[in-house]
Amino acid sequence: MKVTVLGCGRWGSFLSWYANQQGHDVTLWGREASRNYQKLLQTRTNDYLLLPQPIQLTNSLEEAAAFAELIFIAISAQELRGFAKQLNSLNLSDKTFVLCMKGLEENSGERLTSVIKQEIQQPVHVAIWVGPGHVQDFVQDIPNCMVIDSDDSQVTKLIVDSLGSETIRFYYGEDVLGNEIGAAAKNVIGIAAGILDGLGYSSLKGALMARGTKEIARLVKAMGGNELTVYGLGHLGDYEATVFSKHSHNRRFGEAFVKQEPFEKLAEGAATVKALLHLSAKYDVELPICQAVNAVLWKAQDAQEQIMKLFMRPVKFETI
Ligand SMILES: NC(=O)C1=CN([C@@H]2O[C@H](COP(=O)(O)OP(=O)(O)OC[C@H]3O[C@@H](n4cnc5c(N)ncnc54)[C@H](OP(=O)(O)O)[C@@H]3O)[C@@H](O)[C@H]2O)C=CC1
Ligand SMILES: O=C(CO)COP(=O)(O)O
Repeated sequence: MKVTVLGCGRWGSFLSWYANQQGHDVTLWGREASRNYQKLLQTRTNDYLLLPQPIQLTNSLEEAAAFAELIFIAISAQELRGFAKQLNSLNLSDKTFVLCMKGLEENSGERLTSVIKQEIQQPVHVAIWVGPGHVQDFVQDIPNCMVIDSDDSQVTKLIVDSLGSETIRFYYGEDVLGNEIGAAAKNVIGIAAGILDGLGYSSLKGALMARGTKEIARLVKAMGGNELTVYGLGHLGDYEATVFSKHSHNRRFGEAFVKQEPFEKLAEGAATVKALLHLSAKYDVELPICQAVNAVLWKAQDAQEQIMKLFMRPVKFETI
């Protein structure tokens, strides 16, 4: 099968490496001025992997889109709308886009599948690829389990059947909304975990897992999804890779933030938390942990005080 990957950062470069390993013909696209792209072009390496020779590199979006019917996108979530507008000028009829990003649109709370469907006004298929996985583990053959989801089960099956391996066991997703919200929200919980680590409160991460899943499940249910999806691979299943992992950019960002240290990598949860608060208001669902993370990141509130505020809320029944 021919596969195109759009975005050549940490995850995009891995997706191309993995698709090549599964025997597919792969083209990896990056912006010409991108340092990631230039480094891959010159050295065929980055901080994570060695790009096998058969993977073609291009900075022509036209060439990349024309190359394959199956197109993965792994860019920053907040850039997707503008990028999709650019893509829409190309002939994309019948292509399948797999969104390999974990985020929600900051200013609207829109899911990324909605963003792409709004901007690409051509008959295309759209799926998502979520769940736990770090490049650093996969390239050492340390396996994990992930999820493909879409509104069309034939599309879901085609992607899973073309990509499953001993390295990644895929599950067929059955709730795009729940998986998308869950995957985006786990990055916010990851930032909360980093904040706890930075304050020396790592022992609270068990409580964070229990109450974090609970509040995201409430939101998913209110939005019309299946609350149990939150306890699957897309959200809870990704906590090891986010809430506890030394590799997680979101967790590391949260820790660096409270320690007032610089952190340069992409932490999607920082923008996603704003989107979640839009959804909290729209669907009238309380999201106390997300609210606390938002207060710390965007309202200059003291992290320790926010934790105390969470503790001092009225006592409630655990299942609510
Ligand atoms: N297990 C999983 O499913 C994982 C999922 N992810 C997700 O993948 C996504 C990307 O993360 P990651 O790879 O770590 O991030 P990186 O910062 O490493 O890469 C992001 C890429 O997006 C490109 N980009 C940014 N803006 C635009 C734009 N406007 N047009 C085109 N390209 C653009 C960047 O280009 P440039 O090179 O020019 O800077 C860069 O190559 C995130 O949503 C993240 O949550 C990440 C890791 C694991
Ligand atoms: O989604 C991921 C692991 O599954 C990557 O998480 P980070 O972006 O926090 O590194």
